[in-house]
Amino acid sequence: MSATVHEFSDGTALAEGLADRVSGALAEAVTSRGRASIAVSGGSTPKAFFKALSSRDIDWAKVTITLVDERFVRADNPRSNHLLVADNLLQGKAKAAQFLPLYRDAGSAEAAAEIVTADAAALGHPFDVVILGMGADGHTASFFPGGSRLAEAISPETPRGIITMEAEGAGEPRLTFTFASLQDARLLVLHIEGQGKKDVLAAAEGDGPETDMPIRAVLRRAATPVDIYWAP
Ligand SMILES: O=C1O[C@H](COP(=O)(O)O)[C@@H](O)[C@H](O)[C@H]1O
Repeated sequence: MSATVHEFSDGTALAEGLADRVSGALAEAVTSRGRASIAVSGGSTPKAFFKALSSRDIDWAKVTITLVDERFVRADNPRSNHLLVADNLLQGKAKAAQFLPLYRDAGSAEAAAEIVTADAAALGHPFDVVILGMGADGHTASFFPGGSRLAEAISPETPRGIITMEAEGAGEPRLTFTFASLQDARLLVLHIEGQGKKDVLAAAEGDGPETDMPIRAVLRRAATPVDIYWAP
């Protein structure tokens, strides 16, 4: 396991520090390759970071933002990660960015996954930046313990792209990028806050199957060393 931990005094300081790091990585990608890509997580943690990032002065028109994972719900559903990003990140200077949604009105989550896999391939790979979160159960992206396609999602044999996932703790069916799509990002961040999640991370760093705490797949096998951003 190879990870660097960045600790901050509070969530505001973390949001600013992470926004500096991520905007630097995106600006560098635009300079080197003419475009940049970032996949972000949903949930309750990233809101302040999204707001801080949206104010950074970079060439947002050359940046594509997508989601690490999404619920199979329309973008006007309060539980939609797309809605969270629209309200908090695709604002201010970042309004000029392109957004690649995972949800599609395609009749089924499987059909949507197929369409988005094709669309995401056009972004090229690896992602310039991936921001992961982690749930109290040790899930990351939609790699849920007990998930219907967990083994497939975290297998190094499963190609890049989007697959569907259903799990007891997940609510709606999910769409998630596979482990292969996320693990070699040029900048790979795990953003967690609170003592509870620090304790979950400590447990994940211990022995045990990846299927019990799927964040272990990232901590143990990601090609890019993980930068862990934490605040109390
Ligand atoms: O279900 C999800 O939860 C995790 C963590 O969310 P949080 O509310 O505990 O911050 C998130 O990383 C993932 O993208 C989301 O779909």
